[in-house]
Amino acid sequence: MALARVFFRLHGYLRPISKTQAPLVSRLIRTQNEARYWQCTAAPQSTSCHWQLQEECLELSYGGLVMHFDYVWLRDHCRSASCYNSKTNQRNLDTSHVELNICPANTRVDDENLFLTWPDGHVTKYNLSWLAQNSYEGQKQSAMQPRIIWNSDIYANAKVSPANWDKFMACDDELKKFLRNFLLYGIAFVEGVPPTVEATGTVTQRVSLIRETMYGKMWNFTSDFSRGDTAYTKLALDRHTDTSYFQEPCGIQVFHCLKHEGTGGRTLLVDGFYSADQVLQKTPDNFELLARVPIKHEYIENVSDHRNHMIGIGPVLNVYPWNNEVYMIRYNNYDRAVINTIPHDVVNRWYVAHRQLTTELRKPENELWVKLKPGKVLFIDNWRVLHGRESFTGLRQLCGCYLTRDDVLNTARSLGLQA
Ligand SMILES: C[N+](C)(C)CCCC[C@H](N)C(=O)O
Ligand SMILES: O=C(O)CCC(=O)C(=O)O
Ligand SMILES: [Fe+2]
Repeated sequence: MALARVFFRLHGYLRPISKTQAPLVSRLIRTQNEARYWQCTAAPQSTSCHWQLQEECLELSYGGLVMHFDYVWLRDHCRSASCYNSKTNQRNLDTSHVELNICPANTRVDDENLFLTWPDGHVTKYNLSWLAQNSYEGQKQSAMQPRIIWNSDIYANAKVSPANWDKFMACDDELKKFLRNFLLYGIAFVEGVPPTVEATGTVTQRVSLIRETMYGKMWNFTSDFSRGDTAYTKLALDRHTDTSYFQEPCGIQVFHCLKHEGTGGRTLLVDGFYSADQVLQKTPDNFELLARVPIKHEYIENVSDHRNHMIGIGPVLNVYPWNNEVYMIRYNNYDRAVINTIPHDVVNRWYVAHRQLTTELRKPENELWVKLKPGKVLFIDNWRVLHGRESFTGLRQLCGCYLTRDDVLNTARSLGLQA
């Protein structure tokens, strides 16, 4: 709501609170303020459960959490064998058959479960801790992705050790440790990798599927301007995220420097979430602008037979609306396109917000500089950590690829990590 309010104040052209949402808001406020009595108490101790049927929802207090469940939601999520196939983990119930004004005919709670009998006699049983885990109130309190946001000191003090190629390839525990670090910090290293494109492909495929793009699957590039982009030069590149011009920017970027005979060329890494958090702490209105205002990024290539035109639209900061957690930063001043999605007065405020984020991102204390060497493979969360490079001399060959984010997270989850 705060987001919506601020934006509305800035300019009325986006109407984030629709008329149909308004009654929902007042309904929540009403139930929060209502004097109420607890209808029932099940177990004693701290895990005790209180519940109450309200006009529009079931209120449940369990494990220190007060939760509200809509009645259609409670019918829709029934895990009985006829409503849900637990072999495929898919819903059988046709939700369109649920009466939108449904209410349970009978409700009871024992030590562990909530039982609801519906008007047609169907019984739904919910485990109380399942409800707590799956409630809006529970979700709102917890981070989707636990992480440690860092500046260079925090990262250095964490002394994160790199994975080792042999162990990484052979042992799931090493892979798990690597992915845990990757999820926490948004960067992770594997060392001792043979300095070839093939081995780089092998190491990445231990983690995920490769995301093929117009640059190919595995790329191996040097400063030959073979493509129409500054990356293919010897110039310095300021911090940025890649493929900001995709509707879904690539989730992960892998770099392996196979050769460098020359000077410079260090890699710069900056945790975008740390800077976004600084903006949020210092100037919430600026954070909200960066999270609300959609802008375009564009890649137009017209070099030899490479013809590409990509457009990606979205805000600089992508946040989950229920808890304001940033899940993706799209920041690339080189590839940012003409702004024609916002009126001039909002543009002006947006530039102020963008400047503040840039100032945070450019603070030397937020910069981590590393010299990539043959054997050392770097994985970067391209939705979080910005990369850049120092200008360089001599022959420098960098290979790598992009990974599909879904598959990286899938591997992490299959190893028991929260992702
Ligand atoms: C990594 N690789 C050299 C293949 C591509 C570089 C893409 C560069 C582009 N300006 C961007 O930031 O997305
Ligand atoms: O040359 C480098 O170190 C990185 C260049 C770059 O930003 C990229 O390839 O995405
Ligand atoms: Fe890049």
